Amino acid sequence: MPCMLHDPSAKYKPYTPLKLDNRQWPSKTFGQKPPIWLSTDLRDGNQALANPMTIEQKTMFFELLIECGFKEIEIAYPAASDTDFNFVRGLIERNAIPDDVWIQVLTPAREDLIKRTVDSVAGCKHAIIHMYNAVSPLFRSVVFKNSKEETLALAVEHTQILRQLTDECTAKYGTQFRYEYSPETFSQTEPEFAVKVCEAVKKAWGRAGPAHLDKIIFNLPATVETAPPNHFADLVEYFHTNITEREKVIISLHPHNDRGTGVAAAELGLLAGANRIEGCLFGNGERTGNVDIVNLALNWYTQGVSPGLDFSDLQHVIDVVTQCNDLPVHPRHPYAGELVFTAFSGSHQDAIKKGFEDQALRNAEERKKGESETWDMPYLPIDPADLGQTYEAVIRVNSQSGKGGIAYIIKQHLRLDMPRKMQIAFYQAVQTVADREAREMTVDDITNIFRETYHFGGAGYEGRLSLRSFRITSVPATDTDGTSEDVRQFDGTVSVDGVLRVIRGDGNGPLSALLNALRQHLDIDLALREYSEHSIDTGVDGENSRAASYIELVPTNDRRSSKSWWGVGVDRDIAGSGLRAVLSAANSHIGDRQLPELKLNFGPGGRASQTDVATMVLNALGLELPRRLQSAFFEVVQRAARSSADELPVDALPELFRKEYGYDAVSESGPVCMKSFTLEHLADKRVRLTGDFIFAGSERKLSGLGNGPLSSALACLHEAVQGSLAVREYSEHALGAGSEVGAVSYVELIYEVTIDGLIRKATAWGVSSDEDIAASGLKAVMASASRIGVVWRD
Ligand SMILES: CC(=O)SCCNC(=O)CCNC(=O)[C@H](O)C(C)(C)COP(=O)(O)OP(=O)(O)OC[C@H]1O[C@@H](n2cnc3c(N)ncnc32)[C@H](O)[C@@H]1OP(=O)(O)O
Ligand SMILES: CC(C)C(=O)C(=O)O
Repeated sequence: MPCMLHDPSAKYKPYTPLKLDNRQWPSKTFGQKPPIWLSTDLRDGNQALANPMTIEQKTMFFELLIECGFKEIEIAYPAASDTDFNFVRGLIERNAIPDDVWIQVLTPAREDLIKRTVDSVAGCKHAIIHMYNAVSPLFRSVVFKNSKEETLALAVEHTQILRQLTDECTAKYGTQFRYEYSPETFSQTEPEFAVKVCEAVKKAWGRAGPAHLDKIIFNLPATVETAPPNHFADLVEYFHTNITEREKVIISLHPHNDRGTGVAAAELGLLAGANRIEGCLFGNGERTGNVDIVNLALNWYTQGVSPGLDFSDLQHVIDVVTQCNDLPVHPRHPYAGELVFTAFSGSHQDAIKKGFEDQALRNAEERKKGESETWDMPYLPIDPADLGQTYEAVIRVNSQSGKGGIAYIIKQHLRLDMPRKMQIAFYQAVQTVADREAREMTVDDITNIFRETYHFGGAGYEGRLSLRSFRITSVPATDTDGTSEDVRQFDGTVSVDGVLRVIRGDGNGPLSALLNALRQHLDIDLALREYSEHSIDTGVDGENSRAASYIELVPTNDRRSSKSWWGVGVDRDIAGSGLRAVLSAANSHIGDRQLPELKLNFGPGGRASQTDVATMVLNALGLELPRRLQSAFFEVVQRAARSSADELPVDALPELFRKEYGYDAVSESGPVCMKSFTLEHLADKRVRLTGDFIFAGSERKLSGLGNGPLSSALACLHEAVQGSLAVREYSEHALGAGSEVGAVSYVELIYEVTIDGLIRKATAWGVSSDEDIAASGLKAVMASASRIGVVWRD
């Protein structure tokens, strides 16, 4: 069985280092000018494919190279196949080569092939003919069986042939030619011999001049990369310093990547004096490939130097190249791989998240000072956005990931900036799933886990408890020491396991009032340990801004508990977001534990409370009673229960309510009724109500003025009633949904009348609903006035 040798020295010989006196390249630095780029994708890349490109694919690739900004493109080995020849002809005949682009074609040093190659470009505006012959000892002895002299003579002879053919072509078609000569296998050739061959070629060409377009291009290939890049740099520096008339020469490099150091060899070679690089996009090419031009160009870019190539839409480049080459780009490929802007590991994610946050602040400062925004980011040498990548791809999550990356994803996708301790808690939730499923967590996975964990993000994620409506009121309270401080009262409707319940509680603030309500009504005994909030701006000038709140709850009697529950809430209203966050955390706390049910028992030890009664009215009639009306109706219910052995069937409540407050009663059933009305809004902002009333059975048409519909209705009533009526409390809410929506109004009137010298005072509630909100308010006034015991004028 073949295996690696214990001592490979017997089989493999190391490269022979070059004795280079006064070596310069190690202390050189890159300038501000990138090299000349030559793409050889359509030649060296193409010849290395199992299925060479079709003309359509070559055309598509050519167009891409033009889009990217290449000005020199080796498009074919025209003598090799009709496809290549016809491709070249096609571009020329379709006039598809931009004027500032030089096409290059390759030919071996063989007369018949040179001829066909020159024929292929006839009529083109300008072309570089690239000729090669291998010059290294191995090739001289094994492949060509040529001496050094014969090798040199081959190059010279064929250069002369080329010179003659190109001169003829120029004379006939006006095509302008440049010449590139490659001493193939340069990096394995004796350096002085490579220089000698090139000197002879330069002389044979006889046209090299210092003007850019007259320069002869000597392309130094590492046809096979067999030594470290510093050795290649030595060879290049040797060539650079020993070739004569250096000003008439462009030194081009053509590294392959057999040792995986093609990019390094190219970069060190540039330091050593080269001017031009030949390579392929994403390093396609023979065996391990040609040097990757995308990699090299973006290396220049990250040094703050424009490479003169545009990879702003790198994904498009990848798509075209992979489609033409039928080879994938490795996921870890520099700059281009699908994983290179991705951090899976926790400490990387954490650093990147902090980096983005810090950079946002730094960039804002820089903008303020009119400076350009700088990039300085842990683990990311280039801004993915510059290559058309989005930041979303930056962090991905698996079981190696940490809280930072996960928090970053939540921030990017849900705009929620979790406090640090919550990040840790959520990280554990994601870890559990990632470990269990042993796979990468997608952005959707993570945001879904967040929604499920915190019952956040709409009906699909609602927990057992969810806030429907609430009111926070401030009530003055006097302490035992006589000091007085306002107490906050929470009065809200919460859906509990799908059934609406009214809950109430008091506290120092809205959150503690809700916690108190949860304790009293649902046996959920939790206290607040941590709270934070931030705004989420979604519109211009913050017009759509919402508040996000984060809450940590612990058992009330164990504030230092190691077990806690986090919750998140978002609402336009800051109190609302906090209350939602409390319920979010409470949902996690209760799990599937059973919650106390509503009871309607009023006897000693009975549990039914005012809010239980309000809940039943809410569920039966959809009415969210104001707190004082809850209290009033509770007394009514207790009275009714007392007369039936302290028990009242739940079904009896709606009827009791209707009767008590005239709710849904036929409009002309009370002593005070209004059959019809019109409202006029006057220029002085006052309102005139004109109505057909029925007072104690007799009809009257009356008109009254007021600041609004209710006060103008009272003005009408005062025409018929002794004493004075005033509104003590009014509230309303929508009833129903969609096109069926109407309004329900609650009115409490206060009535004062003097009879026989005695002042009599009374209050009464009236409740009414109507499709029209003004009508519902007026009907509630009539319902209240019907029950208050008015004394009619004579
Ligand atoms: C490092 C590089 O990438 S170099 C570019 C390599 N690219 C390619 O080869 C792709 C295109 N090549 C081809 O399609 C073919 O090789 C062709 C059309 C150019 C030539 O095909 P063929 O004439 O069948 O020759 P083939 O490629 O099989 O073998 C090369 C022959 O040419 C000979 N040869 C190579 N260079 C020369 C030369 N400059 N002068 C004379 N003979 C030469 C070789 O010694 C060999 O001869 P042999 O058959 O007597 O041993
Ligand atoms: C023709 C030459 C430049 C070549 O492709 C090589 O040496 O790799």
